[in-house]
Amino acid sequence: MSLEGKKLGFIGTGKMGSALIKGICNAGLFSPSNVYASDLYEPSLDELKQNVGINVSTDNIDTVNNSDIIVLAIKPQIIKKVIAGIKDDIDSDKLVISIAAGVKIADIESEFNDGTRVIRVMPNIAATVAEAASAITQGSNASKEDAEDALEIFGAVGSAIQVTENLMDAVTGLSGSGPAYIFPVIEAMADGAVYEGLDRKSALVLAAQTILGAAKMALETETHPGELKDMVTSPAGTTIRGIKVLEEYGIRSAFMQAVIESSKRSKELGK
Ligand SMILES: NC(=O)C1=CN([C@@H]2O[C@H](COP(=O)(O)OP(=O)(O)OC[C@H]3O[C@@H](n4cnc5c(N)ncnc54)[C@H](OP(=O)(O)O)[C@@H]3O)[C@@H](O)[C@H]2O)C=CC1
Ligand SMILES: O=C(O)[C@@H]1CCC=N1
Repeated sequence: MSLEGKKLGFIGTGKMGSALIKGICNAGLFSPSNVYASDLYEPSLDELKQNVGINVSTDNIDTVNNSDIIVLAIKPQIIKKVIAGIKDDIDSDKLVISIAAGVKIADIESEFNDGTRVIRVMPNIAATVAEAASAITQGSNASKEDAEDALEIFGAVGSAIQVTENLMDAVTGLSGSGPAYIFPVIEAMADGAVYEGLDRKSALVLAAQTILGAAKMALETETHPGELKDMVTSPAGTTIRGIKVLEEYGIRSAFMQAVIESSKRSKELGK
């Protein structure tokens, strides 16, 4: 196994960095003693040290020096500044993984010293519960083994595929941002049931489980979603009445447009 004996570092322990650290440690891929993280925000470091048992520091150089693979989990807007502070401590023995939305590999590589191995990944927040959907893409100095390492890391917290970099903005609009499109759907479906008299707790459990079950069927049966929808929809039954309302409100167009707009924003962040 190519990850054997390697140490993993995170620069940035905000929402996504913390989700990945928790997911990866829970999956047992790295023992917490082999995971290092740094951030300017000490409470998130303290929480990870206490609850997960990883090594933490407020100095990014500590993370770099202690790690073989360094995940940049900071905002796209500050990535250049963060790289400037660590680049001279990164040699060709280390692999850098950027999860920053929109930021192109060529632009990341050009901020580091020549020859730096870079992989770009777009994960999602469901890494916390080992159900992330991630895509990775390989930089010009990264090897096939580096890509395999990245697929193994992100595959440990969900599904991970490799794509060409021109598709990363589409992935960002779809699966990177996607959980945030679905959480309001869960809440709104539960609201409908609360309106009809169900208690909030039961409504949320049934709404979330309904989405989980539908997603699992789509993945496991590999049947077209239209066909799965037809399996639920009895002639003159209840479901078709609900579907008519969703179509009247433009559900398909709304979701398509959300993915397209988010992808556009990812492209903007890369300019
Ligand atoms: N959230 C998500 O679902 C996803 C996010 N991403 C990507 O992940 C990256 C992180 O996003 P997210 O976790 O949401 O953002 P957060 O703002 O939650 O986390 C970023 C963290 O980096 C810290 N930070 C700021 N400056 C530095 C520095 N110089 N050195 C070390 N740490 C620093 C921030 O501290 P402070 O708050 O004090 O500034 C913060 O704790 C982004 O590039 C985003 O595009 C990708 C996929 C999904
Ligand atoms: O909203 C964002 O910019 C980040 C990237 C994908 C998900 N969250």
